[in-house]
Amino acid sequence: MPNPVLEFKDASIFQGDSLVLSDVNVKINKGDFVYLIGKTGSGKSSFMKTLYADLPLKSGEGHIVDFDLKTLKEKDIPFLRRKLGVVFQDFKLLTDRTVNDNLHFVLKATGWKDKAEMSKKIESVLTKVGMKTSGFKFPHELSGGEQQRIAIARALLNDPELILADEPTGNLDPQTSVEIMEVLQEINKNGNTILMATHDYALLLKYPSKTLKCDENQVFEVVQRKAQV
Ligand SMILES: Nc1ncnc2c1ncn2[C@@H]1O[C@H](COP(=O)(O)OP(=O)(O)OP(=O)(O)O)[C@@H](O)[C@H]1O
Repeated sequence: MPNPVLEFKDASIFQGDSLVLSDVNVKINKGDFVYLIGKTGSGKSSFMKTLYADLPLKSGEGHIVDFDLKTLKEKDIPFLRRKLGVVFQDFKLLTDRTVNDNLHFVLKATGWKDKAEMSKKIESVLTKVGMKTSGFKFPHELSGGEQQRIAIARALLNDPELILADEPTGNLDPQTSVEIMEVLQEINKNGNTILMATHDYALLLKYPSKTLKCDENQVFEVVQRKAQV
């Protein structure tokens, strides 16, 4: 039986009072890798923000990792976000501390106490993104691609049920984008569910997967044509 980690029914997404997307009917099952595409301003980020409760769901139904977005209370938001791993275009690492301290900070903020367990977890997520030896570096000592690997490692810390990646390759050159995509593919192969907003059609062609498109205030699934040989 498919196991939905995200399900929207007849939902509308708003920015303040302005309607961005309507009649949103979307389902993502455990283990899926799903792209979210669409022109600038078509609503991808607004949709993502609704998923991690940065925007409220005012109309329709939305369930994500066992939380009901319609009835979600302010106090529940940190618990929802603990079950999500969010990766942004601009990495959002804390620049005043090392990679290890960035990761430690998140573990501490999410209730981890045992020092040995924390170190083990940090080593494990850094290994998953190929950055095992970079724990003592500061973000400014890393390339953009390396910083994004650390941001992905940070997203993995609490074993999220869904990873939301909003333009994760948006600041990276094509070769580095492919390397980041390989990391995301590997994580997906190991069972993580990923929703990735992107403008990068080259990645879609190279790594075809279920694709949702935002256009004219709607979200719909697009069928990808096979790449021409
Ligand atoms: N903070 C905000 N307040 C009001 N309106 C906003 C806000 N952020 C975005 N919007 C509007 O919501 C609509 C959707 O924007 P959104 O950022 O979701 O699009 P997007 O597809 O993610 O675009 P991009 O690819 O440029 O990030 C646009 O019309 C935009 O002007």
